[in-house]
Amino acid sequence: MAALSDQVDPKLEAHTELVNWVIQHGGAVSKTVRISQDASRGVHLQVKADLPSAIPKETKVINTPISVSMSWYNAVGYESPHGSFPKYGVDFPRSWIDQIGPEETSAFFLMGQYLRGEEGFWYPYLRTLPQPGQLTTPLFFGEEDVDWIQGTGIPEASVERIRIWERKFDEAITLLEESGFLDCERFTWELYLWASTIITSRAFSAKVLSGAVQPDDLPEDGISVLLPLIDLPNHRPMAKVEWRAGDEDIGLIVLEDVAPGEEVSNNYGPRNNEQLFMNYGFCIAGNPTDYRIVHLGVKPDSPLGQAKARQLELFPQAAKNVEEHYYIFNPYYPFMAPETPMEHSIFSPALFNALTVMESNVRERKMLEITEDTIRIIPGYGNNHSIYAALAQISFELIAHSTNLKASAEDLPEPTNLNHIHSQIYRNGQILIDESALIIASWCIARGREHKRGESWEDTKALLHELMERFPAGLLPDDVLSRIRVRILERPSLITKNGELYRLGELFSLLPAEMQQPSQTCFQHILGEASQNVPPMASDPQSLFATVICLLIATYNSPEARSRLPSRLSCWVAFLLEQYPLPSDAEGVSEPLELFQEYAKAVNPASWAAGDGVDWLAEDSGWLDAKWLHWAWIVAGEEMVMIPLDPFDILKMEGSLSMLKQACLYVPQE
Ligand SMILES: C[S@@+](CC[C@H](N)C(=O)[O-])C[C@H]1O[C@@H](n2cnc3c(N)ncnc32)[C@H](O)[C@@H]1O
Repeated sequence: MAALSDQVDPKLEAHTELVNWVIQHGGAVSKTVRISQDASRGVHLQVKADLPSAIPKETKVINTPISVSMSWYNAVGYESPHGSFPKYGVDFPRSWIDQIGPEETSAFFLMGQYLRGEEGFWYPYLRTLPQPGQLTTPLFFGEEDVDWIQGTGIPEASVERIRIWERKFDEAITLLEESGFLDCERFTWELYLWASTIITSRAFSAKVLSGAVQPDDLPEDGISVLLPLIDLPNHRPMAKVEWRAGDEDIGLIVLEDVAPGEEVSNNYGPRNNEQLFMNYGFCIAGNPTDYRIVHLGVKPDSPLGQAKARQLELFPQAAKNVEEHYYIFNPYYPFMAPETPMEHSIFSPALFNALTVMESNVRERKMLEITEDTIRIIPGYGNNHSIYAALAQISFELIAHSTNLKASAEDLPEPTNLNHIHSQIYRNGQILIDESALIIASWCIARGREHKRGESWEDTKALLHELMERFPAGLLPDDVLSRIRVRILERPSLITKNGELYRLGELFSLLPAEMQQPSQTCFQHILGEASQNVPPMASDPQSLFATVICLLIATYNSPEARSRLPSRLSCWVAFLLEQYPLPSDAEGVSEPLELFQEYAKAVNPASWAAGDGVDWLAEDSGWLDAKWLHWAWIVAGEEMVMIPLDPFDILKMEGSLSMLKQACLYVPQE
């Protein structure tokens, strides 16, 4: 370590003085590194290019004395046996500090020090920071930049942040005026916005002061600390560094070798691009720790809203977990327990479970599990319905979100400044997350729709190949596509067997081979009659599924036919009969079904049965009986899943963007 100005790019005069100032106070900068600046990275730290070899891991590159840190401890003039934190001329009333709390105190203290100008103790540091008017987070985007973030959710997040900060500023400044503090008018909103942004984009947690502050005075969060020089390196996701807190100083130590000429990066934590953009004003292309935060908008009277209310009753302490962890991870997201199921490696467990509860049917909600940390449908026979419905629902959302993002960028010119570039990186990152997650959701649904292939490695690979072939070329980079393949193949799925989603005509394959043809003929007969005599019925999937379910139930109810049924079908029908009671009245039936019930009563369908070769329905089987039709209609409504039809086609943005749906009936595997 040395006190030489050759550690700084000669153009960075203020930074040279900053280094000297830090050194005067007992700090140090390793002679192996230098401060540099370029257009895209701003001021940053580099290993000197002329070094003969890499700097080894465990090198302490910067050492900042605690005496030059700035925090709430200075605002209150904190003293402990290990250190003292002077106020350096900015003296707010203690009662005001206690009223507004450490966050606001830090922002006002920074404003106060800034207002002291050259007189201030931290002047050598503050002059090297971006000055008011030079900040680049989206809160400061000018007219020429805002078009670049339209449609991304960033404008809404910015408005919300301004709203919160305005409220905090108003409260703090009003109380400061009331306290009789002089010079309040110099503490402007604009300066507060600057100070808060500086803190959000540079401060460290109070843990860095653990050597100088008594443990009881060190809160978990709420206190942020500015550390001159240590706050200079830029962020690189997954960079291996450590901030080592000593009694008198804080060291920045690299935990990996860094080659000559390479940037020495800090690691601001596993931040996604939204957090980086909002808090720091930049985004990282291909950020492995990127994820999308999903806002579900849970209505209080929805199944999930009610379950959450129940959770609070049962576990009042759960109220402190205000943050919802509803995330969609990019396929490179690194922080996964080895046993994490494939679906949860992309859709966070909280999001996945929330969606399954939202999309569950009455029957599945009997299997709701509410603990302090989780609300979910317990896995078990028949409960994959909510998984398929959740994946279908999230697919519609992903398609809409990514196509809207693309549409909002259609008229943008080439980027001409860094704000444009970071906005573009942000938007593209979100589209990548959406499209990758859509492949995962589509894969699970494709497995549900697959009735021929089994779950062997060869079958799985062939099915995956078919799915990936349908994904439009050029939308996602090849490395991302192969990463998705790996995610699918390397991790166990929550769905253990294929073939649980049936289109109407496919349901007959559940019958023994010799019953399939006659049953289908019989159904076609009904369909023909229905389209002629009750036209609305033919285009109403719920009523049509009800007719087939009714046929299967009547088959099961015939003692002669039942003995021939495969166990999967018998088991499912018995399950439905146990789960759904026969309705006691005709309330709530749809018009097409009601008309069909009337029609069926008049024509006596049992009399057709013999002609169609389904003798087992000819007797008194209840076949198309109004009550059974009603029952089957309720079952169809609960057990149907509307899946997206050709989800990948819409991504091509060719022709109509309407999202076509396909009705399927869920039939659990044993
Ligand atoms: C803690 S400071 C780092 C020093 C900063 N480069 C400077 O010029 O003062 C954080 C700021 O650095 C910039 N920054 C950090 N990491 C970056 C990166 N990977 N790419 C681009 N800018 C980055 C952003 O402007 C961010 O708000």
